[in-house]
Amino acid sequence: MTSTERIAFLKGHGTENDFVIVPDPDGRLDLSATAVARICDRRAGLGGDGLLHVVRSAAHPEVRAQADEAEWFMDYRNGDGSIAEMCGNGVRVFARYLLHAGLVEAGDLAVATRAGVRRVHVAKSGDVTVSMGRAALPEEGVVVTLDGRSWPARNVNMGNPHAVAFVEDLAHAGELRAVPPFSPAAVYPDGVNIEFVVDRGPRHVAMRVHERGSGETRSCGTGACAVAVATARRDGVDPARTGTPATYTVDVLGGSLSITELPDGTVEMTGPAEIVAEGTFDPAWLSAALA
Ligand SMILES: N[C@@H](CCC[C@H](N)C(=O)O)C(=O)O
Repeated sequence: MTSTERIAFLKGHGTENDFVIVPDPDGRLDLSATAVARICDRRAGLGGDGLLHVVRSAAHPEVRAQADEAEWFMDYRNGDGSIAEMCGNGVRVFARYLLHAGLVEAGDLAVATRAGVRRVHVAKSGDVTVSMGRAALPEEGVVVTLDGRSWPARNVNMGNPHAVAFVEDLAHAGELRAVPPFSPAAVYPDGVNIEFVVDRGPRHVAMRVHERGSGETRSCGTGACAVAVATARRDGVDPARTGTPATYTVDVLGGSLSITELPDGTVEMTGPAEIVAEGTFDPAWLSAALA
């Protein structure tokens, strides 16, 4: 880009997990980790837990193979600029953006992600539903330690890594933005998202999350899916064995998500997705951020 070119952005959120959306259909922008961190900075930038770079799959080397199935690629970045495989709240907001921009029709669509193609149902208004794929539950014993307390945790992979710890009180999750909880590097060489979970009622839990690359956020969609599946197994519920879908409500600080595990093992997530603003970057500021 030149230092006079106007580049558009939008701001959106899903259960208060907030994102800067940067449409770049032809993949012209070179979004380094530093540039993303500057854009997501809540004081000196636009501010966001992460960034949704909107690129045509055919224009991005990482997902060209998905282009026949999914026209659009959600190139997701964490707030610190690191790359993640998948973002559950992000993919709902991404679909809401595509509809808002007239790039897709309401109904069913496919979105390319680093974790594979995700199928999304987006209506003109209201909640968005995503088929999040299958959860993998490796058997490694994981322990989460914080402020002198430790909890055994369940290792769940939803395309990205999670450690789900059942705690006595969500306050035990402490000041997560300040002190990242310990996680064993041997199990999670690329870092991990950590969910702290308490029971709220039958098939109803609440969580707080410390996200890899973003700190504590008010919601995490892949995290809510990991929590629902880990809670189901703890409860002795496995739809693959009973043939009956299991739905859990997962409360997050920014709202509530409905998660259903189907007998074929796939996990569906339903929740809100909103676009709240749109504008353009100051060309000189963006040019400096990208430099
Ligand atoms: N907030 C997201 C997850 C974003 C990626 C995560 N921080 C990671 O590094 O894996 C969600 O809604 O799933």
